[in-house]
Amino acid sequence: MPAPTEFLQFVDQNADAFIQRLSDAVAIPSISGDASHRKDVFKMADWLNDQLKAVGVETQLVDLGKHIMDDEELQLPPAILGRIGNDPKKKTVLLYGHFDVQPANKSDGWDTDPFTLVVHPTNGQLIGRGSSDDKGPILGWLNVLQYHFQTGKELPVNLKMCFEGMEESGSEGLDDLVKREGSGNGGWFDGVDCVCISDNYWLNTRTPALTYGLRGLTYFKLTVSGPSRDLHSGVFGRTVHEPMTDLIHLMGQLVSPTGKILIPGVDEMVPPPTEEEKAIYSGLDYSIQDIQDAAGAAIALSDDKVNVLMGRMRYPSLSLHGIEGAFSGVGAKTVIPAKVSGKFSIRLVPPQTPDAVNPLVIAYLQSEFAKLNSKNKLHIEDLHGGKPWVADHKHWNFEAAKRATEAVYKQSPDLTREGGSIPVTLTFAETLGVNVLLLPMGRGDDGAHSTNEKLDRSNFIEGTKLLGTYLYELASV
Ligand SMILES: C[C@H](N)C(=O)N[C@@H](Cc1c[nH]cn1)C(=O)O
Ligand SMILES: [Zn+2]
Ligand SMILES: [Zn+2]
Repeated sequence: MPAPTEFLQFVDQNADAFIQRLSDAVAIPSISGDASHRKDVFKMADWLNDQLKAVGVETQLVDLGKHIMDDEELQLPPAILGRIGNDPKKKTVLLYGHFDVQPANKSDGWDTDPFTLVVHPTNGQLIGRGSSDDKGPILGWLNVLQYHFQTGKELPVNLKMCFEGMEESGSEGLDDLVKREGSGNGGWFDGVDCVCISDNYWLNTRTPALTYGLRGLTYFKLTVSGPSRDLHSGVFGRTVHEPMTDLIHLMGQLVSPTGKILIPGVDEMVPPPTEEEKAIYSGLDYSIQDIQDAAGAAIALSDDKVNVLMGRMRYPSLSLHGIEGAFSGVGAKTVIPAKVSGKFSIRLVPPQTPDAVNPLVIAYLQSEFAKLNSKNKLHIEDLHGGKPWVADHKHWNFEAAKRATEAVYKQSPDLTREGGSIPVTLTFAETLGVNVLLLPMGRGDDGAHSTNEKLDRSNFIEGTKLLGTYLYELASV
């Protein structure tokens, strides 16, 4: 069933108001990984809850309890559960998105304030933290609902919605909620026929995509401590075991400069690709230029497109993220930091899971640390994790999204696996026993998690049409 022309016109006519609403959302710095911004994640939950109620969604805020972050006990932001429509003759679709964002500071290298949405005067890009990941896509759903609410037009499907505020910090508390309310015992998630998540990106800047896989994740914090306080390097250099020297050595043993994971057994868990699988990557609309443009430099690990795509989609990767406690200010402070914490994560692919990989990581770090004969102390923490996910892309859920993409973009979508992680995806698939589709709104060069994150105006507006059209296509499969 095609989406009504009136809906498509409504989206074009209301584009400026939709952008203003995105600007209001971006202005709330809902950074889940920073305790000092926890109140903003709650503010964002209230803002979104009000917006949903204003377009006719029946909502409830679910308390997910407390958690410990950086040795502090914090209240988790609520999950927002929403529903609209309960017609037994219609399919019921569950929409998921997250209203928290990654940290962002102007001093990281942003050209403008990250929490003030800037509309680029010539190319129309909507620049601000969360514009693409994941406030733009959530607002895309709101735009669709606004049309139906304002015109009194019935939705073609029943909708359930689950929006969370902890995705960027491991989705704490959400798995328990989904398992409690979705195990077929009359819980809130029962009756869902399929799931749609708009929280990833096209592979390039030109071809829309449907995504059927995500990598999992396991995130570690390694702390090396020794002296009771920071020391003068002139007084103590070459006389004590230095925590930073130990830590840098350990971090240097994790991954080679060409991406090989050096922890024995981790890369080896993954079977080699078949020729048939390689042919899928070869057929995707992608070039080395695309990755170079998205990265902003000619730094691809390989000149072969298939290798680059497999590096992102079907092999694990280990990235070093940062060191807490190290001197990082201006000037030339000659200090030996007393306690430093290195952070790294491994993106996982089937059959890897955090449960299978974590013991290998911990044993390796302990044995490498033992080789140093250091008198410092090593403390290893596994901060959060999630399993990889792969779906059946021949399912009617994907068929509907393909037809919607062709209707809106006049192009067939790429079928992709995403290199990032959305931990709850597998929980939805396994607990609810239904197909999950990832339907991205933004482009491969949006700079999610990076400086100057943006969503192209056309992706926001055409992406809103895509989300609405998908619901109409679902009604006819
Ligand atoms: C793909 C999704 N938009 C995303 O960015 N997910 C995050 C999830 C995460 C886990 N720890 C911190 N963030 C990601 O893939 O990094
Ligand atoms: Zn993200
Ligand atoms: Zn996201």
